[in-house]
Amino acid sequence: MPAPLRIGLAGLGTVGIGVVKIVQSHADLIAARAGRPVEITAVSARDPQKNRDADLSTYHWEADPVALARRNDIDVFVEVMGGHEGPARLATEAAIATGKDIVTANKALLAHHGHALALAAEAAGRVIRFEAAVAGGIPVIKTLTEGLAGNQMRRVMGVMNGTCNYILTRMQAAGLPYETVFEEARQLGYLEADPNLDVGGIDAGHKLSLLAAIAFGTRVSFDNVELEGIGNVSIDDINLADDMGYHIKLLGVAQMTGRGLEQRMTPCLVPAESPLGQLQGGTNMVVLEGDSVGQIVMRGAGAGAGPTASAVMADVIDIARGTRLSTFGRPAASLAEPVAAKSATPAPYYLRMTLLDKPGALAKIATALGEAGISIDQMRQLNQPNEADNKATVLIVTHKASPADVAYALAQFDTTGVLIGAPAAIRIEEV
Ligand SMILES: NC(=O)C1=CN([C@@H]2O[C@H](COP(=O)(O)OP(=O)(O)OC[C@H]3O[C@@H](n4cnc5c(N)ncnc54)[C@H](OP(=O)(O)O)[C@@H]3O)[C@@H](O)[C@H]2O)C=CC1
Ligand SMILES: N[C@@H](CCO)C(=O)O
Repeated sequence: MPAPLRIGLAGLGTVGIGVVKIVQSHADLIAARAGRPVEITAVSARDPQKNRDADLSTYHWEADPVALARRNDIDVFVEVMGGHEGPARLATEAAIATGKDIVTANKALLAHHGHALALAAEAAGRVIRFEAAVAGGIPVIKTLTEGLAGNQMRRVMGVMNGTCNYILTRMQAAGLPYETVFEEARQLGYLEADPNLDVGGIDAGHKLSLLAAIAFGTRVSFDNVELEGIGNVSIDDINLADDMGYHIKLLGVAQMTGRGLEQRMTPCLVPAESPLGQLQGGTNMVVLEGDSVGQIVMRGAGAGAGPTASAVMADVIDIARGTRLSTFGRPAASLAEPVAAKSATPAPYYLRMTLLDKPGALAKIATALGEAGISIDQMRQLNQPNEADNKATVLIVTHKASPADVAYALAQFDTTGVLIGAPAAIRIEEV
């Protein structure tokens, strides 16, 4: 039997213990598929006393993940600690410098330092694999890097944060406001230690920036992802959008345009009957569009011990088999510095506003839209039961408009004297 592939595992939390369980329970299956055994040699975590619901007694313990990374009895450094600075970054750099391949679930690390790490790894003849970092158990990195390698990618899209999708779909199903469901998600343990990583769109933005790098051959450019979280999505908008045949999703979209690379992670309306519109709960969905293949839709668990460890092990087994791929699907030195598109591609918009219910009010809004060069596709006035007689809720769906024109129109609404409160404007994505 060929020599085993030896893992140094940094992190024994949700994902790390998931990895331990697969290595221990599927040893024969993995050896048969990889052509050699895969073993864990040494592990690291903060607290050596913690009960971790797994037998770790045969593994060497390293208090310092950097020391683990430097050990000469490991071949692959598996980093499942998290964080884009500190131990995760230092240990990954140390592992590359001492000749280890890297498998990581850490999207934050790669979104911030992916290009430099890929250059260092490739200069050292090492590989970095990160299937688990994007959409958990969905094998989207492999699909994009290998399965679609012959395509010019047109667009990558997706719902890549399960917590946000849980919150939005639960609001809709139970008719509850954002704050109540956010608290529920906290109680259920769905939220990251810093919840803004989830509900602020940052975690999903990290993932989108990694997909964009592979799809468009550009350096990871997280700073250029337009980010807007779900904190301002109201139950009223969810219900009104539903009445019009749309669901609201925190949707990531990346595409190369004539104006540069467009990367957005923002709340969007999508058709309720589309695959993205149908996505319920904490599930993820990634949609890939290539010139030859057309559209591919992948759906599955985006988080959790089993699904995420499944993705980590796919990378480990590839390394055990001898598969050597560039981090982002082509040599890092050949990745282009992306030019960021200054504004998003025009799209129809959903506008919701409360107006004084008096003669000429709607005409003023229509005029403001016209002056912004925006054409109205549909318009509805609603008699909301909780509104006084002199107020009306108005919904408008526009024809395609640029974000700048929509912003100009909203500013003009403010000057009409008929607007009550702040209007909502949400992009409608063609999916
Ligand atoms: N959980 C999920 O479903 C998913 C997670 N990921 C990513 O996987 C990574 C791990 O996530 P998850 O398992 O949930 O995180 P956890 O918080 O559950 O576990 C983190 C682990 O890292 C250890 N750790 C943290 N800091 C240090 C340090 N300085 N030195 C040594 N060990 C340290 C912790 O030690 P101790 O236990 O002693 O505190 C813990 O074992 C993150 O990058 C995350 O974004 C990606 C996809 C899904
Ligand atoms: N917080 C993330 C975990 C996986 O990255 C989510 O909710 O999808």
